[in-house]
Amino acid sequence: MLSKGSSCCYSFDDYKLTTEWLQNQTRHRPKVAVICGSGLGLLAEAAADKQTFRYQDIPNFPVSTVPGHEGCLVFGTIEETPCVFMKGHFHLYEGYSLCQLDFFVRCTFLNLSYAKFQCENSAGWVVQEQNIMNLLKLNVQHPGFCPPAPLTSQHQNQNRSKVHPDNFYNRSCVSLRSGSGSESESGSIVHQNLTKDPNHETPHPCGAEERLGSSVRMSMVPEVTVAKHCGLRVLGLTLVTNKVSLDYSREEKVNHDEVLEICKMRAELLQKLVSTLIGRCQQNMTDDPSRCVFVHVK
Ligand SMILES: O=P(O)(O)O[C@@H]1C[C@H](O)[C@@H](CO)O1
Ligand SMILES: Nc1nc2[nH]cnc2c(=O)[nH]1
Repeated sequence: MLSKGSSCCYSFDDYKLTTEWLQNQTRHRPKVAVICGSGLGLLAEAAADKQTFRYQDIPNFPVSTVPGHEGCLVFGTIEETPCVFMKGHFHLYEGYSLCQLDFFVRCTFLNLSYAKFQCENSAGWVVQEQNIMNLLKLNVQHPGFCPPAPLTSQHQNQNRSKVHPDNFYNRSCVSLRSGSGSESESGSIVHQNLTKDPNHETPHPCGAEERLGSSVRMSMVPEVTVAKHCGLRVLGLTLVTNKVSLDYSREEKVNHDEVLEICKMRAELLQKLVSTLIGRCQQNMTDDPSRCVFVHVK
């Protein structure tokens, strides 16, 4: 395991080593990778023929330190599509570097998957009429006011991909109106507030967010950026877990337990949705086997 807080970058051989280690341990060859944010590890439970690896047992892998992030990779199949789920991911505020946040995304590029389906829960929403518990499909990514730079690592050019990615989310890949349940589709701009401290927003910057019509979170931008750079198709889903206050006198504060509570209430429904989307992903892969469908939930 790497020490936290290092300004590491892994070498290309580090990615290869981890990828090959996993390939030697499992017969699954995933086509879709799902990153499950806080409280959404349950999504992996829908998979058949599961094989699980704890992060601490995988060479080079960071370990999860935040409640609601179990910290294991689950390989399996959904609707006959081979998948891998990250039950838990990493945040800058845990003391990890960007390379550590993005480590597994680069590994998926190196063989484990042709697509990425990342599942992110929890975002605060500053547009007050937006309902908590709504699921948003992300269309646009704004890096935030303190943008991290996940593509600066030295080996990025080994990615046979566009060096300057632009649109991050695959728009054509999926409609949430899928017959899978009650989810609402949103074309909203989503803004990521990627802080190194686990702070929630103060009302002041949220005024700007409101004008952008954005949701805020502490993760996801680095992984999406790198996935896109690697040529993966990305679907981003986010669950609105709380409102963000524009009022300094407001007493209620956002807390992680409540965020997890909302995730728990929606996890089953999200699990069905993700399974449906992965099933459709398989169909698209048949149509375009070179680089399958999208995707990214987070
Ligand atoms: O991993 P995600 O972005 O889902 O986790 C969010 C961000 C913070 O860790 C926490 C806030 O409650 O949940
Ligand atoms: N930055 C940020 N991240 C979140 N994750 C879940 N809720 C929030 C929030 O209100 N703000």
